[in-house]
Amino acid sequence: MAETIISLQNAVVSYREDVALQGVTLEIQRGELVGILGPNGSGKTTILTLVNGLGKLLQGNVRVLNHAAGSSFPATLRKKIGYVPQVHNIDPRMPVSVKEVVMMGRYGQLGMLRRPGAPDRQMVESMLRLVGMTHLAERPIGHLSGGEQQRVAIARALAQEPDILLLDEPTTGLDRRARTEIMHMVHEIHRDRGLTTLMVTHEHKTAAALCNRVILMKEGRVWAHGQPRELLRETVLNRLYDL
Ligand SMILES: Nc1ncnc2c1ncn2[C@@H]1O[C@H](COP(=O)(O)OP(=O)(O)OP(=O)(O)O)[C@@H](O)[C@H]1O
Repeated sequence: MAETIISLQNAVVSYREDVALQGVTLEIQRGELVGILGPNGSGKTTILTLVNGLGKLLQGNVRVLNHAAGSSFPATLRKKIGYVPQVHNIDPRMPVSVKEVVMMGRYGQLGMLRRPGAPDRQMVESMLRLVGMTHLAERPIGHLSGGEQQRVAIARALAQEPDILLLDEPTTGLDRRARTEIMHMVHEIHRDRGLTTLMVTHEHKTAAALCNRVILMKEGRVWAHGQPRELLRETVLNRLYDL
């Protein structure tokens, strides 16, 4: 039976003068891969922030994994949510290796002051293998290409052993090949683990092929939601983007 693990009811979020979400209601079932698409500034990232327990609600409510999100969002809950933010260029001088970045994903499980043990190291190795980054494990994170950095970010999120994976435009700035590889990886992770995945993306063709469901955002509202094949069509997208 379907189990709702994310629910937003009439969520309103505003940042100083901008209203980012103007009353968003949506539900995500366990095991779904849902794409969030829409024009720049339509509130897509803000939805991920709310699900990650970090956004400030002006109105409405948010429940994630059976907890009300907000100021009382427990840290234990955030550990169950793997968040892959939009890639930003990492300073090449950053003195942290790929392996150490992925180990950061274990810190939530380790708790304060506990040192990583053999199971944590094994988890890191297995996630590096999963994303095809074993050969670069010792390299400083800032010396990787954008596509490689994105793989590492996904490995770090998975090393958390999350119940929910949030991806914010995982292919932005990547070349065609890296984009295809990352999307293929997202698809495989979802298929093999049945991990509930919420992905903000501008890639409507890939989203049409991969997602179980899509949510189209416009001006802080859910403009449409439903089957990718019905919604991610040229005529609908032209209206969504006012073309
Ligand atoms: N930290 C912030 N402070 C002030 N305004 C913000 C902040 N974050 C987002 N906004 C505003 O809220 C609105 C929604 O932003 P959001 O980042 O959720 O949109 P988006 O759909 O993810 O956009 P994009 O496709 O450009 O990433 C925008 O008008 C944006 O300018």
